Amino acid sequence: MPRDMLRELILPRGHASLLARRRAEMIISRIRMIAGLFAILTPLWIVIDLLVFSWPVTILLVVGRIVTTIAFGVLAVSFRKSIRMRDAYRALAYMFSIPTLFFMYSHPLLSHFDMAGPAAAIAAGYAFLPFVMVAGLSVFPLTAVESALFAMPVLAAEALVALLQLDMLNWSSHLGAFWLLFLIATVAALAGMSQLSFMMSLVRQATHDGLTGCFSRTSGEELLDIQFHIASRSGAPLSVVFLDLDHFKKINDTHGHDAGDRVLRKAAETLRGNLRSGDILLRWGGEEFVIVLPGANGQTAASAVARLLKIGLGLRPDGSPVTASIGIAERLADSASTWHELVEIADQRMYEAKMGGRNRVVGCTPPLPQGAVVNG
Ligand SMILES: Nc1nc2c(ncn2[C@@H]2O[C@H](COP(=O)(O)OP(=O)(O)OP(=O)(O)O)[C@@H](O)[C@H]2O)c(=O)[nH]1
Repeated sequence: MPRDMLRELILPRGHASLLARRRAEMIISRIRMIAGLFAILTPLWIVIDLLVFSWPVTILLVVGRIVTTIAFGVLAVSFRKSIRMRDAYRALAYMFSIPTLFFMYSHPLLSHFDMAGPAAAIAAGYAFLPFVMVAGLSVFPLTAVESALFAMPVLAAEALVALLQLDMLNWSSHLGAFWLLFLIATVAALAGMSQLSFMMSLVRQATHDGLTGCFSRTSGEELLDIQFHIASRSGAPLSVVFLDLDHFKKINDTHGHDAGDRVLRKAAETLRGNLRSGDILLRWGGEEFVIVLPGANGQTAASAVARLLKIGLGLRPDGSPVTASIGIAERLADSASTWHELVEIADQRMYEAKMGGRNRVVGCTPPLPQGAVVNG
């Protein structure tokens, strides 16, 4: 497994990424579904409580169940769909706090009364609530750290309740229960990580272009949207580079489609390998690429492009270097109010570069310092 992927399974990263968006969507929709289900199941158990427990336990449990039902119901209907992990964390915290509080209320209550027969069996069932909760973590695609953080309050509640009842049970049985809870939490975290890993590969397949491994146009547009919003909110610069390989059709026509594919793959590989980690490379279509440079002003973007072209975009089948016509646009310098506008400006400049004779860069105003032609 690549080290990057392993790191992402352990620590939550890239909250502005496409994976984070899909993950938030999935977590929130599952929480709404589970909360809805528990809003129905929790009051149904009142019938069992009424049958097996006697006054005043019954009424106290019924009150607890009604409050719990309302809390689950509110969670199921009030949480809007969201693509932000912050909202997913809030929903998870809310959902896990409901049964945790119910456990802390019901378990000490039941242990204050001597019970026998079916009542004792049902009362013992209440003690299993924390086990069910930590096992429930496996339903969500979470990293190891996230699972640990959400399991911790449940473990703390179990420890607290055990401390309050030390006179009733001995230390060893409490330690045994705690150890079992810890093991279940570990298994649930592993299940959550494997879900996350599966999700990562699905998201990767859906968001990347099969030939070049770059982000596809659709996912790239979503990333542009995210980056444009981040830059607009913080007032930071954001550059877009529109790059179109020159005379690409000739490669296909002369050497065949496979040779064209190899040239595309090589160009994408060199571009990707020489960008900074926060930069985004997407295949806009055919032989067109768009590079998104968050935080880069026009000058920085021009330097980055000059560096890339110095390294080169690979060779054509006849051994001559692959060249490209390039347009650069920057959010602030070009007063772009949407990412569509920004890409449009970069695209127009790429077209100017084509019209100017190809194999050149047209940047934002003021014009590029070292002359427009690069790698000429
Ligand atoms: N091999 C291969 N060719 C592709 C792919 N996608 C698009 N093309 C080809 O890329 C060529 C693009 O041709 P044009 O738009 O005329 O561009 P060009 O020949 O590079 O000319 P200029 O852009 O004007 O320099 C077309 O022949 C497409 O069929 C692909 O995935 N693989």
